[in-house]
Amino acid sequence: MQKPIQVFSEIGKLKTVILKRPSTELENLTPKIMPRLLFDDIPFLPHAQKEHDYFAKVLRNFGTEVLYLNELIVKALTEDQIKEKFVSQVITESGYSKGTVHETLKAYLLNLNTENMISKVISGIRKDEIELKFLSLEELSKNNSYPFFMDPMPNLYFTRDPAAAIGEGLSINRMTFAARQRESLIMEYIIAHHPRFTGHGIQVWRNRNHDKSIEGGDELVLSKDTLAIGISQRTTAVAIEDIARGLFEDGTFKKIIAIRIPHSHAMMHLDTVFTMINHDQFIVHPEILNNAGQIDSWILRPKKNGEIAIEHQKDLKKILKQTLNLTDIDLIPTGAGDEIVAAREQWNDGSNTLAIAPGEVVTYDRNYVSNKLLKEHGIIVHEIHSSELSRGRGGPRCMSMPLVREV
Ligand SMILES: NC(=O)NCCC[C@H](N)C(=O)O
Repeated sequence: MQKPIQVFSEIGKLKTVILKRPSTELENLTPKIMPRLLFDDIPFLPHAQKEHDYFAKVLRNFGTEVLYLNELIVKALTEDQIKEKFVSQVITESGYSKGTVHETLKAYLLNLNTENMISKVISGIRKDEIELKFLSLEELSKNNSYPFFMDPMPNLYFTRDPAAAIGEGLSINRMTFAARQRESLIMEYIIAHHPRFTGHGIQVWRNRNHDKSIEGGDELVLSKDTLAIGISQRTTAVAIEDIARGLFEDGTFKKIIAIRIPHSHAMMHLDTVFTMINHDQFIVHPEILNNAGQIDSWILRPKKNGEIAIEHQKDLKKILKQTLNLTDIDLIPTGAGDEIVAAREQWNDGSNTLAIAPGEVVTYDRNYVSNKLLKEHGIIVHEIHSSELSRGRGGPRCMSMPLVREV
């Protein structure tokens, strides 16, 4: 039987992907809560949706099966008991583990059909939507000026981050910031209860019940035995060692390149500065490398006694050649290497390409300097509209969670 998850490559023909169409959660962004919700601006929803629909169309035209996150979670919650457990847990993780608010929100959500309940959970619940009775002193004395009982989840259209398919399993991620922590709960329920996944013995390499975070934008499957993982604002070295233990024990993956990138909002994940586009071609934001093409990296390999060997290396080209057994590597600089253009285009995810086949990528049209250079390097580039989607600080790779790729 075909396994529901098969990702042994970053560039193999993309067969199945999970997307999330942006929806009313974006309309619950306000200037006050925007920074906490990790947005720099408020996208215009109808245009964001048009752009996203075009992205999905490009993938479908290519032959990729596009699954939508909302539909998957609705189907995962068909049993009343599971739906109730999910609702309780998401309310708890929104800050109300018990009491009148918990019970009132629960009754409100369970009164909706599952589709509407999920839309509500994702778009957020405003305080003025709900009437509360019998509040405790603790509840009465809480900050009343805050407009939401449950925050919106505007970052959910970046399906790459809360979970990442690796081999025939996945990591279901402990997210760094509260704004995104509930997102991986949705993936946990999909994998555990959706008929496409349940009963297939899918390995969860690392689950979300940890203190130390890891996010999918940092997890790159470079080949059938090698991963690259960013040590970043969002992914800790501890989490990388954790996941390495599980993967090495299983035996499929034998090398992990941990690459330390700047800890900043602009470069929050490895895939915002470095993505693979062909067997021997990568795009890289020049700012992460020094003049000699170096960046602090550590190669993790399993030792015979179950421990992990760690080797420090710096030369990115050399590391990639060694670990991927290649004689040469084409590192294509974002923004053609120009200091200003590179910074501008990286900010709008010029390095965040989604490979749909070796040498064929989806990118944002606004990064025209990087796109031109990619074409000059022989890459087939499908440009998608990006005026609104880019305001969430993620590009085509961030907006897609591959489930199946050809090797
Ligand atoms: N892989 C990615 O780089 N994802 C982009 C996530 C953007 C989102 N606003 C965030 O800050 O988490």
